[in-house]
Amino acid sequence: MAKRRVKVAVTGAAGQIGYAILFRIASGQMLGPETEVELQLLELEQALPALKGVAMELEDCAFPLLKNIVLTSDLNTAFKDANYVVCVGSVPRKEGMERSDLLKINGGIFTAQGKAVEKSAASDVKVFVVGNPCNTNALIAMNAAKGIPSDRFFAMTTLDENRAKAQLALKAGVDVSSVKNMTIWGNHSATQYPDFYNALINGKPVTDIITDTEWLKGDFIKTVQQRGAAIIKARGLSSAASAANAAIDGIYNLVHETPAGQTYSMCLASNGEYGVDKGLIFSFPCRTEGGKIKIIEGIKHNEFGQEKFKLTLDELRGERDAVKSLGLI
Ligand SMILES: NC(=O)C1=CN([C@@H]2O[C@H](COP(=O)(O)OP(=O)(O)OC[C@H]3O[C@@H](n4cnc5c(N)ncnc54)[C@H](O)[C@@H]3O)[C@@H](O)[C@H]2O)C=CC1
Ligand SMILES: O=C([O-])CC(=O)C(=O)O
Repeated sequence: MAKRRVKVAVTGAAGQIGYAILFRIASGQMLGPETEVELQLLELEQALPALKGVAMELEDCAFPLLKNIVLTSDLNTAFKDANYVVCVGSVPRKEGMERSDLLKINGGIFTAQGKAVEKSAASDVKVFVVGNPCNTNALIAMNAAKGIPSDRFFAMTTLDENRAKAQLALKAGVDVSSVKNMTIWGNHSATQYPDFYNALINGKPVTDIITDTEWLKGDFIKTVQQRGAAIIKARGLSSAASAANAAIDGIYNLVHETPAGQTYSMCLASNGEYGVDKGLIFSFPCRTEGGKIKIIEGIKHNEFGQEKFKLTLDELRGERDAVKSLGLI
């Protein structure tokens, strides 16, 4: 069977996450063994020599699926006919900062990138934002690219979902693959709501398996919400290999059919689901069915869940209002 060929643009490709993600995209772990890839890598001018070194290493891997590599500091060259644009390039936070502190620093990048996506990318482009604060950066890019349907913009809560699954599996003493439907609601931030009430372990409600509800409501949620900060404290740098792994998982989820009965977490533009303002980039439970990405509706929240949901929604509304007042949307 003839293989499909796609162009994948990655911004900030010489950074930490770039170094961990490119090899996995090129090996086929993101789009599958039937898809050949051309990488179109964007970096700041001063990082192009380092990027050249990364490209040499990619060549040295002799990946059968990797058909071309473009290195550039020009947005329109990077995004030309791109089917996937993975927006990593931006400044990471340092110890003591919240991700929203990066709004002013990184927000501007996403206006230019949104415009370039609209001008140069393929008509079926999907934009996946990793750079923080990723929900609101995706909102900025989406608003700068009004000619592109808003359902093509995504931001990543896959890392939070993976972290939450791992914590639940450790506590329950089960294999991580037995934890399913672990929805992260809202913002990729310290207000996110990792919804253990609606998650499953071996097909049963988490609360049937882990009966220490105080742990679930307290330490579990806090650990997931604060994991990024804990990694920065320990490593002196923000998470990179796990972030790249999550981006691979997240895009894999978008482009592959979701197994029956399962959902994945993804930030995407609301159409009013669950009372979230239309157009806000919010993390919902999703499925990919027949190639289409759907938000799964009808999940119920108890009083605890409703309170957590409101906190993260209010924070995202605040970020939206802040970028509005900065003239970014
Ligand atoms: N959504 C998530 O779960 C996660 C998001 N992140 C975020 O990902 C972003 C990247 O993290 P790292 O790779 O660790 O940072 P890094 O500093 O190692 O790499 C970023 C790269 O982006 C480049 N860059 C900066 N501005 C650019 C622009 N305008 N155009 C193109 N390239 C540009 C830099 O030259 C640098 O090479 C940060 O914002 C970080 O906070 C990190 C972990 C998880
Ligand atoms: O916390 C950070 O700044 C990096 C990040 O988004 C994460 O690790 O979840």
